[in-house]
Amino acid sequence: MTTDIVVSAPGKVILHGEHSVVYGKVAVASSLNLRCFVHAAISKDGDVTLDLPDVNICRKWSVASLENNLLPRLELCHDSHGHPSPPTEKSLHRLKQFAEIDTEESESRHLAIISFLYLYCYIGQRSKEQSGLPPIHVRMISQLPVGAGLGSSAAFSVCLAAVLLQLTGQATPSVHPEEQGDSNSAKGAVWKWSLDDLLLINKWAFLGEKIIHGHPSGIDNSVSTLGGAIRFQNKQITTVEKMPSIKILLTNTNVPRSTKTLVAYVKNKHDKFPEVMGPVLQAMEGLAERSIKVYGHMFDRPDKWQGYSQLEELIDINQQLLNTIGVGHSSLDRVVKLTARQALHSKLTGAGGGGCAYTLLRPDTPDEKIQAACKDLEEAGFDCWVTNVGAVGVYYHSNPDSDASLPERLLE
Ligand SMILES: Nc1ncnc2c1ncn2[C@@H]1O[C@H](COP(=O)(O)OP(=O)(O)O)[C@@H](O)[C@H]1O
Ligand SMILES: C[C@@](O)(CCOP(=O)(O)O)CC(=O)O
Ligand SMILES: [Mg+2]
Repeated sequence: MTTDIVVSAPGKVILHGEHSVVYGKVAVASSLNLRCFVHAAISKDGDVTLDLPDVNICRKWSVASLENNLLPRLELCHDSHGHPSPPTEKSLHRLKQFAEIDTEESESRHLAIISFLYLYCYIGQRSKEQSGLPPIHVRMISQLPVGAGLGSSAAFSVCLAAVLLQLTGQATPSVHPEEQGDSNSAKGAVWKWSLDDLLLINKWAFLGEKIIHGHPSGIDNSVSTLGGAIRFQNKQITTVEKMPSIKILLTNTNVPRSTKTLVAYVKNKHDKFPEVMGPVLQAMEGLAERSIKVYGHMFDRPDKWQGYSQLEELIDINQQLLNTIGVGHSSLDRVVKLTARQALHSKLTGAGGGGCAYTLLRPDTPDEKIQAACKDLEEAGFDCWVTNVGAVGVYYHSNPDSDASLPERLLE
């Protein structure tokens, strides 16, 4: 059994199709170069520790209590396709009881504990049959703002699934010598999981997302697992091969919101007015499909920039449609207005209701314009930064002691 594991997984921007993707419509998303990192080590004290400094949570349980008081009381069943199922009402109640979380209280950060316990027991079952549940210390540190629309929950779930599967010998990365020189690895060798292993990680990560979100589409965990840009519909993942390098300005309004609440809000409206909501969600699919075509043209002809004006229009329409379905926020309207002063176009990304927006930057957008927009946004109390879309998916860090890409406090 591997005893010391570090993995990381990226956040994402949904370029077009948030919310409509939950209803089986096409969406397009790209990974982001902000990552969630997890260090898992076999613990010497025989306990299981979950250390989540980003959300101020640190919990410890003995393996014996997990084996005797939790695992046998969970209904761990597979669905008709053989996929692991989310906790039943009974299991959820028992998980909350075991974790001493007020069953009435549904504070989003506590769902991280439930998600961990469920995945740990479910994935760890197999090793229990051989040598018992593994005593592990898990510490997670994210560069992603939590609950801001950049997929922190998915990166969290992907990392968790990857370390638990690796620790129990169910997914094993191997070295790819031909790709020496990657900056994430101190000695230059790249460690990767096979596509089958990645799909297994993605399947379990989706379960983690279900616990945190309620009804996720699966786009966030898929793009975090695989990296790059993807077209996503009904769990069908297609890599967007012709993706130009796109520069964006990301703005965090710092208005807290919960994806679970917003997804439930849209569902309520959809249940009430299906004939109104349906066409709006369909229009969002049209936006996503059209944007993929435009990316393709831009990729084929990087010297031609007409694609940008089309993307800007699509961003404007998408933002208005997201307001129509009720997931806008005055802070997001503010981002749109402030960036429009510099003739820049912005839309919310992720679940909305606050959180983050992205602004498209053309290759020839002058730095002064970007700086002026950032100044206005910061004066409004927002955080903003320029980045490029696209980053490597879930990643095994084979030399953590000399890996400069790891956050300082991870190996404490
Ligand atoms: N670094 C982290 N540490 C602990 N929990 C995390 C972390 N990142 C995400 N989470 C979990 O994900 C939740 C936020 O997910 P969500 O509302 O979907 O927002 P988003 O995915 O857009 O950041 C948190 O409340 C917590 O349960
Ligand atoms: C609103 C939604 O489309 C995206 C949610 O993203 P985030 O959790 O806000 O980063 C939900 C989903 O696709 O699962
Ligand atoms: Mg999320």
